[in-house]
Order: sequence, then C-alpha cells, then structure tokens
Amino acid sequence: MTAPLGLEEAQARLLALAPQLSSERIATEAALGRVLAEDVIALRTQPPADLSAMDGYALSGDAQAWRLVGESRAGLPYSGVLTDGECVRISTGAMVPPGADRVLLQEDARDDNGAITAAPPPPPGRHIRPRGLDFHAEDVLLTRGTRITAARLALALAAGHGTLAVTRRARVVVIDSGDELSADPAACLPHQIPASNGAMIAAMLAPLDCEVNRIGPVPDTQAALADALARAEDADIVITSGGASVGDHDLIKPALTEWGAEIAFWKIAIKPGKPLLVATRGDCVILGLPGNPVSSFVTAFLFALPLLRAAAGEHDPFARTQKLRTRDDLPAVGPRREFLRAVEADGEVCLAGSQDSSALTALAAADCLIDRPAHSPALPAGEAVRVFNLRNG
Ligand SMILES: Nc1nc2c(c(=O)[nH]1)N[C@H]1C(S)=C(S)[C@@H](COP(=O)(O)OP(=O)(O)OC[C@H]3O[C@@H](n4cnc5c(N)ncnc54)[C@H](O)[C@@H]3O)O[C@H]1N2
Ligand code: MOO
Repeated sequence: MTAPLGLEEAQARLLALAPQLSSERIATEAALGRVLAEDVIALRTQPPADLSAMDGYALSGDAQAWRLVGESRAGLPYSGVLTDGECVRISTGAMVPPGADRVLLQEDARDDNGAITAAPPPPPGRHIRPRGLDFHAEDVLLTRGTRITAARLALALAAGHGTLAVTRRARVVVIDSGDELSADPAACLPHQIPASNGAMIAAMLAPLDCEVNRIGPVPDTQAALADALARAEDADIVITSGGASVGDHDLIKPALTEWGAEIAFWKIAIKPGKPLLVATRGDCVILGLPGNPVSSFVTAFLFALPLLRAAAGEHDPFARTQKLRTRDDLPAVGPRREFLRAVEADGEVCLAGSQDSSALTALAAADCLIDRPAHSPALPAGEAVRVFNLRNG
C-alpha cells in the first residue's frame, strides 16, 4: 500500500488534472463571479475630459472678481471658451470649459449680481479631475484569469465593455451517499441522520458560480452508485461525499472503477480528510470526499475550491494564509498535518471547540483553520501559527 500523499503534492497532482473550460461572451452585468477569458482593455479614457470634482464655479485665471457667463452641468457642458476674469456655474462631474483652470467651491463663493468673488481664491488646478485620471484608452485594466467582483464589473462597464469573454460555468455534480442519510432533515428516523454534506459543498461552491446538480442521498449499493454516476455523464467535476474509506460499505472506489474512471490517488496525510480519493474519466475529475462533515468541508476547501478555480483559469487558485498568534496551547501533532477549527479575534486565534471530524458546531463557529505541520511538538499559547481564512472561501 502506498503512503498517503502530502498536501501540496496532492494539490499539485489534482490541479494538473483540472479540465480546461471553454469561454463564452456574456453581458458584463451578468458576469459577477465569472473568470475573465481575456484581458479587459480600456475602450475609452476616464474621465473623458477635465471634470469638476465639486459644485461651484469654474474660473478663468487669477482675478479680484469673475464675471458669470453661463453654466456647465453634468451631461450638458458649456459650449463657449472662457477668457481671463470669466467664470461659469459648474456642478460635480460637469466638464470644465476650455479657458477655465480652477474650480471655486460654492461654499467659498459670493455672488454680487453676477460678479463672483472668492474667499480664499483657489490656486490653479483646484478641484479639477484631469482627463484620464482613472485610466486611458488602451490601458490593460484587468487580466485574463481575474474573477469578476462588483468593483471589477463596474470598471469593465466604465471602460466601455457591454460584454465580456469569460470561462463557461463548470458543470458540477455533487452526490451524497450513505444508507443512514435522510433527505428530509425534519423526518429523520432514530437510525438516520440528515444528509448535510451535499448542501454544504454546493454552498461552498456558490461564490464560484458553477452549475451544481445535486444527487442523493444514494444508498450504499454499487447499483445505486452506478445509477447516480450515470446521471453525471456530462459533468466536468463530480464530488461525492461518504463511502471513501475502507469499510465493507465504502463503495465509492469500486463504483468509480466500474464506471470506467481511473483512480489517480487515494489518501492524503491530513487530519481531517485522510480518505480523499481523486479519479478521472475522460476530462471529468472526480473528488471522493470523506463523509465526516468536517472532513468533507476541509477537503472541499483544500481541494474542490482550488480545482474549480483552476478549471476556470483563475490566476491564484489557492486560499490565502497568514501568521497569527495562538491564544490556546496546541497539542502535539501526529503523522497527519492537522487543520484545527478556530476563531480569529484581534489578530489572535483560539480553538473553536471539539476538534472531532464530525463536530459541525465547532466548524460553524470557526472562521479560520489553524494549519499544524505533521509531527509538530505541542505549542504554547502566544506562539505564531499559520492560518487559512475561511471568509475568503
Ligand atoms: N478502519 C478504518 N476506518 C476508518 C478510517 C480508516 O483509515 N480505517 N478512516 C476514518 C476517517 S479518517 C474518515 S474521515 C472516515 C471517512 O469515511 P467515509 O468517507 O467512508 O464516510 P462514511 O463512513 O460514509 O461516513 C462517515 C460519517 O459521516 C457521515 N456522513 C456521510 N455522508 C454524510 C452526508 N452527506 N451528510 C452528513 N453526514 C454524512 C456518516 O453518517 C458517518 O457518520 O472514515 C474513518 N474510518
Ligand atoms: O478524515 Mo478523518 O475525519 O480524519 O477522521
């Protein structure tokens, strides 16, 4: 039997298998959460002209008083050219007329029958946003592989893009498996538990904007699993949970083999999450997550999310980590690298409760995972530890 793989080696082997999704062109307004398939290059300059940053008066030159000759409104510019000693009323976002070189704040202005005086007089350039302050036509604003956030969506629109080329949505099938699982959490018999992993995994994938099709709970028979897998023919990625271990009723591995999948690797030296199984069938990648809910969560976080980000072509598919001080004494670590459920407060971390791989209460309280290397000795409170932030998804 081969030894369980280390985390980074397993992640690298998985990402090397990631399907490369094709691209499609969609409305920019619909692109939230999608990944750019090409660079976004500015089609226009922003602002397109010198604009006023304040409501007030656009002045021409230094003077004791400026003669009011008109108005420049946002979307309705003044059509003339100002000469020294002239001014126009101007609103925020309106074009500064040719000849004007500064803007006087309305609150600092006095209007004596069209003679505008200033206290204090503004220096040249004051309150003018110069043309191109934000970006110029032809600037590369966003690069291929960037995921669209609300701000990036606004930037693409401002740059003149009504549509964007993005990676198509991954088709993901999520399968719950286990004889003990009840589909209805409100109608659970004493020998049953509610199926919760599939919904949890789908919720973790939601920010990555995939097409998720849920199947199950599927009973622990090879025929039932074969039926479920047959429904996943079109999937780019199949994620199962449960049945990944070595018990007599852990049938994911044989069911995958029967389906024609090839096992790429099985078992990772991490806790929780040891029985993770990875297989391929054509371009489809199958992740067999362990059934314990926390093991399912941690392996989805460390493997499924990076796999989907990589399939979409995202630059950096891995979650970010930071170093924080632990407020609790941490126990020694065995041969498996451990991911402890923890809560961050004021730049420190403390354990979130039971570290059993079935304990959803601690997972639900946690907002980060403390990463403890295999074979680490016990660590006293106050020492620095590496932490994965779960808020980053
Ligand atoms: N002899 C050994 N036994 C086990 C080993 C081992 O190496 N040798 N590994 C243990 C580890 S580590 C884990 S993790 C679990 C994983 O087992 P499975 O992936 O086969 O999961 P199941 O046995 O099917 O279920 C485990 C546990 O999780 C609950 N479960 C399963 N699916 C769901 C779901 N969709 N929603 C909610 N809860 C679910 C299930 O009821 C079980 O309680 O194996 C150890 N055993
Ligand atoms: O992965 Mo298992 O949850 O380590 O017990």
